[in-house]
Amino acid sequence: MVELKKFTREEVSRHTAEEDIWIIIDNVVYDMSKFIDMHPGGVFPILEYAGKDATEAFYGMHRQEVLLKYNRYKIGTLEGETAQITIRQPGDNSKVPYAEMSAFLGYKSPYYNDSHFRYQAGLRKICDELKAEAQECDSAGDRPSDEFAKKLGQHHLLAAHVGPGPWLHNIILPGNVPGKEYDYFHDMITHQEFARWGTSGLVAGLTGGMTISLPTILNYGKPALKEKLVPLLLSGEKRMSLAITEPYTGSDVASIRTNAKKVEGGYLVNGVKKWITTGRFANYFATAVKTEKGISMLLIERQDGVETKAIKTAYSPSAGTAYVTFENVFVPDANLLGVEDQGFRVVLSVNFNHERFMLIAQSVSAARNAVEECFKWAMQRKVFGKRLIEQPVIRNKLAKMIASVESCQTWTENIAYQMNHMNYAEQADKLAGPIGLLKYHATRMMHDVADDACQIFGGRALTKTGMGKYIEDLQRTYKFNAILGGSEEIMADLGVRQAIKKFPADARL
Ligand code: HEM
Repeated sequence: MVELKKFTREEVSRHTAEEDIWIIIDNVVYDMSKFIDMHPGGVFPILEYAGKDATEAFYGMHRQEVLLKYNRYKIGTLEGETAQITIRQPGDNSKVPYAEMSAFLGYKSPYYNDSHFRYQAGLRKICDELKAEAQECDSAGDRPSDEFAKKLGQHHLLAAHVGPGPWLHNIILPGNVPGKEYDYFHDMITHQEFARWGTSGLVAGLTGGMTISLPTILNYGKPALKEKLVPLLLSGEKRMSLAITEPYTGSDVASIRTNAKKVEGGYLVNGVKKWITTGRFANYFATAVKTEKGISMLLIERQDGVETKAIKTAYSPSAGTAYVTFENVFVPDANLLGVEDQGFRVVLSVNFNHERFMLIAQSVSAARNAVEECFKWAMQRKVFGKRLIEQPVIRNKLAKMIASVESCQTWTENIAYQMNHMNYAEQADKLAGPIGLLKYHATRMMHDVADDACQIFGGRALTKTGMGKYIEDLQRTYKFNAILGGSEEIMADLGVRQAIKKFPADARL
C-alpha cells in the first residue's frame, strides 16, 4: 500500500484558491481543485471551507459512502492525528446500538450457533459488495441483469431464498456453511441481509417471484421438468413468476377466470393475470387456470401469445411487476403441476407461511436499518446550534422505533425456532395464525417506524439520493409488505380465527 503524505494543518490552510483548494475531513486531506466545478452542492460550500476542517459540515450533508466513491481526491493525512471516524468496510457489522440483532452485537441468545454467525458474516460481505450495483439498478428501474442474477446463483443465494430444503443439501453457502445446516435462522438472515440494500423493488424482481413460485415445481413438477428447470432457475440463468392474481380477483383463487381448455397433448390457455412480480422478465409462469372441474396449475413458458406489460407501481420497475396476457397459448401435458383440477394443493405448496416469514424478516430489517440511520443522523445533525439527539422529542421517537423493532425481532426469532422444530403439517396447523399476527404486527410497526423516521429526517426523507435515501425508500415502499402475501386485515383476522379454532370449549371467565 502506498504511504500517504503527511501535512500539518498550517500547510493545508495555505491552499485556498479555487484552482488549488484543499480541505480536511477527519484526519484526511482532500484536493478539491479538479472536483470543485463538478461538486453537486456547488462551488460555494467548498470555497467556504477552503484550507479548513470541513468534517462537521461534510457529515451534515453527505453519507460516508461519498468519501469512498471520491477516494481519488485524497492526497494525504494530518501529521500526528489519527482518524476519529471509522469508515465502514464491506462486511462490517455496525457497532451502533440496536443497528444489528442483539446476538450480533455481543448479547447472549439461545438461538444462534457458529453456523449462523459465519453465514451472516459471509453474506453481509457479499451483499455489501453487490450493494452499489443493486442500488444503481433499482434507482434506474432497470431489469436486474443476467450477470447480476448469476452472481447470486453462484453464491447459491437464489436457492437460499426458497428456504431450507433438499435443493440446498449438496452445496456450500457463504461462511462455508454446508447447505444441509441451513435452517430458518439462516433463512431469516438471508431475507434480512438483502433488505439492507434498501431496494425493495429490485429484491422482489430478482428473488421474490422465484421464491414464491419455485416450490410449485419442486413439490409438484414432473421429474423431467424438475431436472431441466430447477438448475436453470437456481443458477440465475432463467426467471420465474407465480401467476395467480387477476384484475377481477386477488386472494380469492376460486374466482379466477383464466381458462385452460383440454386439447390433444395439452391445454390451450386464455386469460389475464395482474400484479405479477418478476413477470416483466420471467421466462416461466406457474399459472393458476380454470379447468373442467376445478383449478389447475400449469407451468407456462414465455412464447408467442404470452405478453407482459409493466405495471407502474410505487417501488422500482426493477420488480418487474406485470400485467400478463395469455392468448391461445399451448401448454403441453408435461407442464401440468400436480393433478388436473387439484391445483389448490399446488397453490398451497407455495407455502404462504414461508412467504410471510420472508416478508416479516424483510420488514424488521428495513425498520432496523431506519433505526440506525435515524440514530446516526440525530447524533451528527445540528439544528439551532444543538444536535438533534439533544431534543427530547427526537429521543422519544427513537425509543419508540427501537422498542417496536426489537419486539418484532424477538417474535420472529421465536417463530423461526418453531419452524425449525415442526414439520410442514405441524407448521400449517400451529403457525399460520401466529405468523399472520406477526406479519400484521411487523407491517404496522413498519408504518410507525417509517413515519417517525421521516419526521426525524425531514425533507431528506423525501429525496431519493443523499442522506435520507433509505428512509425515502422505506416510506415509499413499506406498504408492499402490508399488502403482498396477505393484507394486514386478512392476516390479523386469520390469527384470531385460528386462535378461536383452538379455543378450549370448556374455558370460561
Ligand atoms: C471530499 C469532499 C466532498 C465530496 C466528494 C462531495 C461530494 C458531494 C456529492 C456527491 C454530493 C451529492 C450528494 C447527494 O445527492 O447526496 C454533494 C452535495 C453537497 N455537498 Fe459536497 N462534497 C464534498 C465536500 C463538501 C463540503 C466540504 C461541503 C461544505 C459544506 C459540501 C457541501 C455540499 C452541499 C451543500 C451539497 C448539497 C446537499 C443537499 O442537496 O442536501 N460538500 N457533495
